[in-house]
Amino acid sequence: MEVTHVTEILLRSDPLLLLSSESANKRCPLPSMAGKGKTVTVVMLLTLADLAANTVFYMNGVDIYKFMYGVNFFNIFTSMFDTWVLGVLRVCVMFGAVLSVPCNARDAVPRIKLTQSWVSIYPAAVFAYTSTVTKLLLYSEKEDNILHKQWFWAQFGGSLVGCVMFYLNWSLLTKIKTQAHLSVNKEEGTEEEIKSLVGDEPKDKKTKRKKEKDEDGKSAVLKLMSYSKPDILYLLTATAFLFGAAVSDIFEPFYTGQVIDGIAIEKSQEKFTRAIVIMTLLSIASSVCAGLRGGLFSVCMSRLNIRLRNLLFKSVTQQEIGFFDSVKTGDITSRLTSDTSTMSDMLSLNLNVFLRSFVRGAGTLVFMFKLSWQLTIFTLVIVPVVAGVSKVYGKYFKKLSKAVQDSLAKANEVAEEVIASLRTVRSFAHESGECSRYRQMLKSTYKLYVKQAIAYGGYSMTTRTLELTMTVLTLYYGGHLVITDRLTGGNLVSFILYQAELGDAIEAMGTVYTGLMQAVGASEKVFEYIDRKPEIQNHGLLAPDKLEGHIEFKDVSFAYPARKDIPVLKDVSFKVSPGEVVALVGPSGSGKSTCVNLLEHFYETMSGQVLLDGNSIKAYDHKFLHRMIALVGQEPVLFARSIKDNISYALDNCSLEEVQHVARQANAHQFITELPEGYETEAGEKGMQLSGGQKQRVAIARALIRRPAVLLLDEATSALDSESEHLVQQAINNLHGHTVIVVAHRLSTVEKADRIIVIDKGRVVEQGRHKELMQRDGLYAKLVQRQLLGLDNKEDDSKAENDEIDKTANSQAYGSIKGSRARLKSSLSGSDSDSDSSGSDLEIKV
Ligand SMILES: Nc1ncnc2c1ncn2[C@@H]1O[C@H](COP(=O)(O)OP(=O)(O)OP(=O)(O)O)[C@@H](O)[C@H]1O
Repeated sequence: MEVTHVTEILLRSDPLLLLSSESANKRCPLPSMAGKGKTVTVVMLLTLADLAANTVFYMNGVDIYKFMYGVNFFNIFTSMFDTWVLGVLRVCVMFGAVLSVPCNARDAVPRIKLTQSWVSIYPAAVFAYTSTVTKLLLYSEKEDNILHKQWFWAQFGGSLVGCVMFYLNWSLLTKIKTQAHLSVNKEEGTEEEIKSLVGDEPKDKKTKRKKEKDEDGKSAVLKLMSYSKPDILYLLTATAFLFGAAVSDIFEPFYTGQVIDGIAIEKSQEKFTRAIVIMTLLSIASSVCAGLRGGLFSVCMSRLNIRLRNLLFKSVTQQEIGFFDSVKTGDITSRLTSDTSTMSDMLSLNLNVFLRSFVRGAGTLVFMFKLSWQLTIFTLVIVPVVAGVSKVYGKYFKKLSKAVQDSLAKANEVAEEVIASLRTVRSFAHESGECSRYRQMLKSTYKLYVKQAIAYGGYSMTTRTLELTMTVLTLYYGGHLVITDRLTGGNLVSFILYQAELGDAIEAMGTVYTGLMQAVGASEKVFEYIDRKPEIQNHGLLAPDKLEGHIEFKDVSFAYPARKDIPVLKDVSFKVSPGEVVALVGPSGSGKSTCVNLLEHFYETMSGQVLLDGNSIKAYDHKFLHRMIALVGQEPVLFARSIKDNISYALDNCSLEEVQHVARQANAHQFITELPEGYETEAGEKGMQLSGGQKQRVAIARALIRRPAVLLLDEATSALDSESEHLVQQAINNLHGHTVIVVAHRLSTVEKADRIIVIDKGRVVEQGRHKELMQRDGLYAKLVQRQLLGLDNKEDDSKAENDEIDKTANSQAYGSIKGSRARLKSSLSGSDSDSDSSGSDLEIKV
């Protein structure tokens, strides 16, 4: 099999794998072997160096007598033979691993990787470290002048380095995996082999993804921090107070020890009074600094929160309409409310905690070393254990946090949908059903919360147990040091207080990691939305002084982004002259509103162009375009503000006279003045406090006030009664100089249009005046007949195969229509009479 083919298969399965192979060498089969050989050689040499150093240090150079002495007269307090044996064991294990790679890379590397998990190699490395440190303490028991024992320190230091090297070398061996598999692929080369390898390695992929996620986590924290840049002054001041408080705190245990020594050992009034005065002053300083620190960090937190919300909201409002077709409102609001808060709270809190703990931890360590180096080293044995527990817990907690956020977002979506459509829910009496749906959602969130609580409980329990064990052991060893006159009683008390302090600091730093991971979990979607570039950019600059209102659809084909494979418009072409009133008619779902959406530049065509005065709609300035093209939609949305503000929405300095003028034109003035507060009446959320017809009239006034060159009315008068519609219709007809495109089902709206364009299944099938189209007896005539006969309530998408049956049925039924419909019939049969069509409010639908 050709290498290129192999590479192609790999690319399909995992592009990262390919990238690493490509960057390693441009598709050459050898380098993977070379890479493996290099790693093996490096690890081997380092291991040999560890063995050599350990042996040389143990023998104090090349003194074989020393070696034999250590073996023959072994004493755990004076001989370093056991440290040498531990070193040899370490080297043997590493040799075993490294030699297995060239022999059987395919099986060995995954096994090495398996043991790298926290349950095996990390504890082994920790054990090696602990035993080395313990040896130091044991050795110091019998050797008074330990500081001058160079060979001892060399072997001790070498062993510590050896422990770290052991862990790093093991990790290095696991890196061979990718290269080894690539080399196997290229050498053996069958597609099956490759497939089986790729299929066999979900863990490999998982690890890779995990690694990427960890890196993402780090960059997310850095990114989150970069959003705090404008608050740098606040942060620096807060940090200065933090240092003040932490440093004051550090001295407290020391002076406590001094007080005890003054009272119990030296019995000196002066000494303990002095210590108490200093302690009091330090406590005051610490309290003041801590208060200021807390206040300033809270300010930073709020500022970051507001900044994130603003950025997210701005980015969301700039997204293309297609984005909102696929992303649920609840999801966005959840990001905007809870996630941004989590991010800012967690970042400020954790930054605060981390800095405080770090300063206190570092200062505490200095004091601890000063009081007793033996006890300090004894204490540090526990650090890697706590670090391991924190890491495991942090990873798990991060996963849980993300799941909790997602689960909450889902529950919010349900709540939001139900609250927004409560009327519909009530009309179906499905309140209890929706409540149980919400309850179910919260149930799964609760389960995750419980998991989080258990994880937290387990973590607290483990660290607390470790801490208590440490205190008991320290007391035992410290007591031994006091008895052997190597420590005073007061210093032991101080040391124990410092030890508790250090434990707190380390624990706090451990929670910082998990807290930050929580912020990272919350930030993923927030950053995704903030960074998202809208697919439709409004970069147009065209804003001519005069717009004629000439519209042209030129071979327009379109599919919605949410359903890219279902074409909605197919080669649609038509022109609308300035001042013309054109009606778009057609069966439901034929694509009428889609034409309006394209004219509004809500979506972009897949092919063809939508032109306004000969220029592509994309070329126009966003604000100019939407001032010149006004849309009144099927379900106009009003904002929760006064009717006057709704009509003058997005316009500055609009006088009440202008508002009233357009309200009169839209036949809305009368009902508005009858409202208790007239034009100042609140419309309610989404205009809920107005009827459907009233909302439509306010929306029409809102469109008219802009004096648009093009007015788009998409079922804009569907909720009006016949009389109101007639009046609004007249107002629209009286608008001179505006191009009007009407999407309507009602005859009264359609028949007086200058031209009717009939759209069926995304294609223009007919156009002309009402009379011409009726005479042509095409789709339009059929639609009219069906409307007249009241068949429009039947299935919208009756198919062509039913046309014949329809024709017969229609003609029979048509004949039987008498009386009240007779007037309408004469109007429909083509007469151009100016008959009052307000009564013809039947819908044209197939
Ligand atoms: N946002 C959307 N995402 C995906 N598909 C959509 C979207 N909006 C509409 N459609 C689909 O596009 C087709 C045309 O819809 P359109 O709203 O243009 O029809 P219409 O002729 O205005 O119908 P009606 O008279 O019922 O309002 C329909 O099949 C509809 O399901």
